[in-house]
Amino acid sequence: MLPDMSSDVLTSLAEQARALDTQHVATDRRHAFELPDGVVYLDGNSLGALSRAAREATADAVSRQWGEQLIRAWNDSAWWSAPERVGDRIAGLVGAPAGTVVVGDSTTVSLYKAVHAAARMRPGRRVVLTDPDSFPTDVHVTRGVCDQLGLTLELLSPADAVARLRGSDDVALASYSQVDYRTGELWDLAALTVAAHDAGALSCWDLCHSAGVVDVGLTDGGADFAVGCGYKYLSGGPGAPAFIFVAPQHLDAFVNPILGWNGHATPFAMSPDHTPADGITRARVGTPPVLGIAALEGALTAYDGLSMADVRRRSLSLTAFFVDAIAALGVDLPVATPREDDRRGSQVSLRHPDAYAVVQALIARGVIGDFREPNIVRLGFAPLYLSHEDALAAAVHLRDVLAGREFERPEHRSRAAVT
Ligand SMILES: Cc1ncc(COP(=O)(O)O)c(C=O)c1O
Ligand SMILES: Nc1c(O)cccc1C(=O)C[C@H](N)C(=O)O
Repeated sequence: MLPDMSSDVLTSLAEQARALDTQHVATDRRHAFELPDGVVYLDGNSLGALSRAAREATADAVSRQWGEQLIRAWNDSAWWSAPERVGDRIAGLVGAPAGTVVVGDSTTVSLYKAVHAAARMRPGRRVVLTDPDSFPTDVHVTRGVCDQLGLTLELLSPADAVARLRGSDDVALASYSQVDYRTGELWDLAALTVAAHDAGALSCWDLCHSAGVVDVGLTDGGADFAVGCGYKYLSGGPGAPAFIFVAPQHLDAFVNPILGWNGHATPFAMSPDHTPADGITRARVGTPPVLGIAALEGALTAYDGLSMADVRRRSLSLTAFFVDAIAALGVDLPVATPREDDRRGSQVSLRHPDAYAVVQALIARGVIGDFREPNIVRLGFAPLYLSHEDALAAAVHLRDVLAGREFERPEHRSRAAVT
């Protein structure tokens, strides 16, 4: 479904795309997903595509489990233990051991639990570091925790945080995103964690834009805490439950700031006293979102038989090829995403003064990306269901949108409520 390709440049790019798709055929899971014909979906970093397995798991959870098993499904379909079971599945994708990840709340709530618990593990230290350019919820949550605990929030980029940590003794926690949601820059989780540890501080990572596409390596990097969402690259569906990771050495000391009955050692004893459960279960709060977890569990089967190293290689190949293709096609927009493989997540962000309208014009052509303030055309490459041919098709459409100044059309300029 490539658009009109009549020049030598296009012929050569199309050959390269086919060769790269052949090279990466082992990680092609396109058949597992249901994407509409004629669409190149470059927004899996905001809402991942629907997979057949997620559809089937959801249908089964509704019709058979809920409809027929009724309340018995808590035991017979293992609804009660689903947060830990699906957590273990995600642990395998982010380089964490079984028993350290649980799913259930939103990313925002998960981050609150992680940041609050972490900050309290370093009594006497007054400072929490986070990135002013983080996704806003991260700044809001971190500020809120600091206000509640009487701590000081310092807003520093990851690079400045490393310098701030050097030789310091007042920082309790450095809380950062592994991949910048806007630019797609990949930060060095291990290096910032080492800097935090050298200063006696802890680290917490938001993996929203890295889980499922980057070889995250939580254990190898020494991360203390992490959170991430289920609805982006993991394709768990709109509002899918998020996950929280607590490193094994912190599990016993982890105090959940939201003490609920699901995090209790004996929830059905119905005791008014709170005894935290052992292990990661203490990070649970209330009744888990069973239908959302079912969809997420189904979606995660798309990773069966794949190594994250291979998925990462495919992702890097897709984004590198897209950047090369737009350059070869004469698109000269500034690329906000680093070109170095070890500094790039799974997206390509381009700057344009009319970025919103450019995105709308692309969507009208079937290339779905999104816009982020102030001037970012954000194109996410979910490696499991995108090919290099898709990347080339998107590049050609982008060239044509810009060459035909389609972004100047009035219909592409009026803002929707959700962007
Ligand atoms: C880095 C990051 N953190 C958190 C969130 C969102 O949190 P929640 O799932 O609670 O809406 C997003 C996107 O919505 C995000 O990009
Ligand atoms: N969570 C979202 C929503 O409920 C509506 C629209 C977009 C989102 C997003 O996930 C935004 C996303 N975190 C981002 O990186 O911009």
